[in-house]
Amino acid sequence: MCVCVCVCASRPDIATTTRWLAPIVWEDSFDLAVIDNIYKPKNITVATTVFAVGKYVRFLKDLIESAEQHFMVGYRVHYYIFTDLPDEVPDVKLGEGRHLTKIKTASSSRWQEISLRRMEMVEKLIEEELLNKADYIFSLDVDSKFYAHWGAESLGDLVGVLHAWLFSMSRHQFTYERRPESQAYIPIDAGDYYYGGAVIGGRLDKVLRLVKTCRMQLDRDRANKIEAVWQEESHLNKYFLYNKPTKLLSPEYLWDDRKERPNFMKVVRFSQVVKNYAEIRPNP
Ligand SMILES: CC(=O)N[C@H]1[C@@H](OP(=O)(O)OP(=O)(O)OC[C@H]2O[C@@H](n3ccc(=O)[nH]c3=O)[C@H](O)[C@@H]2O)O[C@H](CO)[C@H](O)[C@@H]1O
Ligand SMILES: [Mn+2]
Repeated sequence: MCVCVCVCASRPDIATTTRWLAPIVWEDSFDLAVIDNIYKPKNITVATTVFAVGKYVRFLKDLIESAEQHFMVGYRVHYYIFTDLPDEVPDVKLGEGRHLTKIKTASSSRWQEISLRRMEMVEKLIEEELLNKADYIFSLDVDSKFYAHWGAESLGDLVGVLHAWLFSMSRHQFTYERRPESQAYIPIDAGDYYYGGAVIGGRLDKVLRLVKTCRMQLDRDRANKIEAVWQEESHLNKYFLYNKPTKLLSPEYLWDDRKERPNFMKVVRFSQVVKNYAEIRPNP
């Protein structure tokens, strides 16, 4: 079988399209002025969910302050902060058209549980709150920071991000769930990319279908007493295998501060900050 990748004239060094012709967004692969001319007149609202449970509240200040500088600037943004410590959510001055709502949420003694429960919480938020209030949604990890522009070029029906650490690897090295007993199971010879769980985006109806499906699969795994190797990220990868994202964000949109930047990375827009796992998580 021939696997061809398409390159773009201004970025001959990397693939800018998937085999199903979804764009992969890299610096210099898009014309922001043209894209803004499409989205600006629509007066869209981008809901942005962030979970900050337990000690992870400490990441909120840098995340929101940097988002105000770089994330969807010029668009209406509504942050939904899920936390067990609403009083510790910092008071960040927001730009015009930007709002923040705190949502009290339960804590857990397991970080895995906090991370994977995001699927059902986002499902509930979309169904009960957002359907007539927002057009697009992004779910973001809180232990992160924006360093450069992230704008309307990231919008699409269903948006995934390529994982920084697994980006250059081949599919048999991907850390997909490999046990057939789990609903997140992906056979060794299947898979397109490894997507990071830290960024999920798209139109509300498309993301609702994603989070609902993943939540149901997580429920089934729980009933069968199995937890996928990377929790909801494993289920997300399974979902994207059979429901291809319509737009992929390059690792510019989910880098890692610990990782050296190769030449093809002209910009880091959003990155995981360095954290002391043992100190910050409720369990190993
Ligand atoms: C870069 C990336 O793709 N990261 C994913 C990765 O590990 P990570 O090491 O990035 O996971 P993590 O510790 O950042 O947890 C994910 C998120 O859950 C929330 N949280 C977690 C623990 C806690 O005590 N309090 C709290 O609020 C918080 O929003 C955090 O950003 O695998 C996880 C699997 O479960 C998630 O899919 C993460 O998105
Ligand atoms: Mn993280």
